[in-house]
Amino acid sequence: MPRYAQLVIGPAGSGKSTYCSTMVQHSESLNRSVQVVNLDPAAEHFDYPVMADIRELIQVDDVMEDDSLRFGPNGGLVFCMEYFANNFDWLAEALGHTDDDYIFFDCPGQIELYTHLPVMKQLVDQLQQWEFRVCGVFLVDSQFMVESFKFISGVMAALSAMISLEIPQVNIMTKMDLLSPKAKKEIEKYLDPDMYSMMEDSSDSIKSKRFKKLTQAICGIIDDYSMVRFLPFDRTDEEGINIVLQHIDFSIQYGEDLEFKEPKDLDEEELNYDEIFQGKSEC
Ligand SMILES: Nc1nc2c(ncn2[C@@H]2O[C@H](COP(=O)(O)OP(=O)(O)OP(=O)(O)O)[C@@H](O)[C@H]2O)c(=O)[nH]1
Ligand SMILES: [Mg+2]
Repeated sequence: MPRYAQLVIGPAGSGKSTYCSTMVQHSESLNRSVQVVNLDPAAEHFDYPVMADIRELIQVDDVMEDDSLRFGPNGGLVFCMEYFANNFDWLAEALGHTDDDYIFFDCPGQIELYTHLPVMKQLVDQLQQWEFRVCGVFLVDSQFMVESFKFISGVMAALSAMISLEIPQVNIMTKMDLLSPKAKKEIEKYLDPDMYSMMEDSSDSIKSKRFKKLTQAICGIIDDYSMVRFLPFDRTDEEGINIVLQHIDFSIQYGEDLEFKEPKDLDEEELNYDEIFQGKSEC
């Protein structure tokens, strides 16, 4: 039986840990069992229960304090993640093996982990060997996306994660609740973008001909291959959260192999059918 994983990735502060805790609460309300693994060795605060925490293996502070290594926070994090990649046994032990596991991996925010360092790809390969179906969930902060050029760079970041990880990826714009009504209206065109018209709108502000040509070429590639679209995520909107979850479930075919399970509190012996039917006929 397959196991299921969401690799929650994206730039620093984009809302990855908040997304995980929102999803845990939402899954509880759906009576679904999910677990979270913290993979951020520099994490200081998150409010979900963890099934495993990378800080038990290695912590950024310890690496930075080590006189023989002398790393700063970013180099320290890269060192921690490489150490992690050399010690997947720790993760295997922490995860155990249960069929139908559904696990969220709350990842660090350093973007280089998803663009050119091999660590996350190694993790994906390892999870797949352990029979996980993995979906990348790439989060970007909607407040940084309401302008064409910022949007294009957000799209490029999402694309490079998609290309380097080689797994299905769902892109999400977080913190929708913080947008003003005007920005909310504006953002609709960024969720399923028409890159050509977006380029038209903003090309007047580009002075250099070459830069204009380059931007047009990039927008053309993104549009021609319909490669990137975004789902809105408002942590206060249950319906929207459900839509996001459905998209991700679909991409990893969650539920396809699940056996039918009786609802938990339906105990047939305790049900008195006569009483139920009598009650109905009396109505
Ligand atoms: N209003 C609002 N705030 C949010 C939302 N998501 C995250 N935040 C806030 O944004 C800040 C960063 O959120 P985190 O969930 O820690 O982001 P992260 O991506 O895990 O950050 P790093 O692990 O440091 O990369 C916190 O102050 C959150 O409370 C959201 O949907 N709405
Ligand atoms: Mg976090």
